[in-house]
Amino acid sequence: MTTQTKFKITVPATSANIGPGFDVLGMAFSLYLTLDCERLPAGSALQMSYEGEGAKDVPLIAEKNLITKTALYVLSTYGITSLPPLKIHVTNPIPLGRGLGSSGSAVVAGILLANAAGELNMSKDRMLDYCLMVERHPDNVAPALFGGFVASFLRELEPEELEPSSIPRSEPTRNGAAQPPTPTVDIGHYIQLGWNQDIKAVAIIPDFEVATEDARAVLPDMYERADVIYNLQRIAVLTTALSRSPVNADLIHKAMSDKVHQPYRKHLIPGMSEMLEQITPKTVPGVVGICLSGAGPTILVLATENFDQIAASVQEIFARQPNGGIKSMYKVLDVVNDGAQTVYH
Ligand SMILES: Nc1ncnc2c1ncn2[C@@H]1O[C@H](COP(=O)(O)OP(=O)(O)O)[C@@H](O)[C@H]1O
Ligand SMILES: N[C@@H](CCOP(=O)(O)O)C(=O)O
Repeated sequence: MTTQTKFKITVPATSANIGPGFDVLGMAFSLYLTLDCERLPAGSALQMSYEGEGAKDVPLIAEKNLITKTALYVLSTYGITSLPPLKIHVTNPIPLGRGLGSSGSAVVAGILLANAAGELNMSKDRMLDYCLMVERHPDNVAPALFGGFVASFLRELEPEELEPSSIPRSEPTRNGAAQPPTPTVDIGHYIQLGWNQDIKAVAIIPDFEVATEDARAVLPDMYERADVIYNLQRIAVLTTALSRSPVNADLIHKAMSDKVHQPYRKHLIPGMSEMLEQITPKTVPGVVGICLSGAGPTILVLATENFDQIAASVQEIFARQPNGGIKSMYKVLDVVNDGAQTVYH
């Protein structure tokens, strides 16, 4: 087999949870992290450059950057101790720490990078196992890998599978060196759900970050049975309702209500409670449903029309928050069926 000199890796952004589907549901968006890669002659040093979101802060040292350290972890489990000589240019339009799956996309990109650079010939199902060693919740990485609107779960992992400090966590990495663990197979399970393409995603992205780790730390360890049932009932209805035509906005809006994560995170996102209460299919034409995107702080509105006005109604609530208000921007995105890809040329 001839080794191709250049390859491009493309990974979509994602939104996870979609209301009641905490750590279960996620969708891939028409917004892509890309890595333009070129093999360099043997003995060359890694050359990494980066443009876009996070350009000022993201480290470009192989052992520190989430993309390359994930790639190094995967390669190490194949007995390869360093990245082959490569020039990598990262273009990232996914805002960091905003609930649009930037870390999940970076982890997926790292696994595809290892696969291409090391010629590992991994299947996507196997890649999902690796993703789940790094990012323990599947709802961003599964749609980023496979595309579309996805439900997923992972096998319960044994404590010893979770502990090794050599697994790069997308959330702050612990120090120490241990034998890199090769994931056991079949950790992750997923299914692509139907999606009515009339429904677009309006992502209203405020001008501050909430680290996923911090937004998970505010959640309780135990839940009331009534709250669990509340979410289970809605998630079952929601997954089918989002595939049906014509769009039943009233049903979807009600089914996107959640009692498992959003109520505990509302103090992290000023104005969120008001948005969830006031922006409905009845008050703003075109609205289908509204929720926190991932762990926030982005607000996700599913909509069929009137996207600019919908975004403006969310932005207006952010703008009148105390202490000078919160600036925000918005993106109107499609849910895309193609997940992460490597194209060789
Ligand atoms: N393209 C990238 N390259 C390197 N690191 C990244 C990239 N995207 C995200 N990260 C890392 O992930 C962190 C954000 O992850 P997280 O708090 O889970 O937020 P998000 O909701 O955006 O996934 C960033 O602070 C950074 O450390
Ligand atoms: N289910 C997770 C999803 C986190 O998504 P992100 O895009 O904010 O990283 C959670 O809600 O914690």
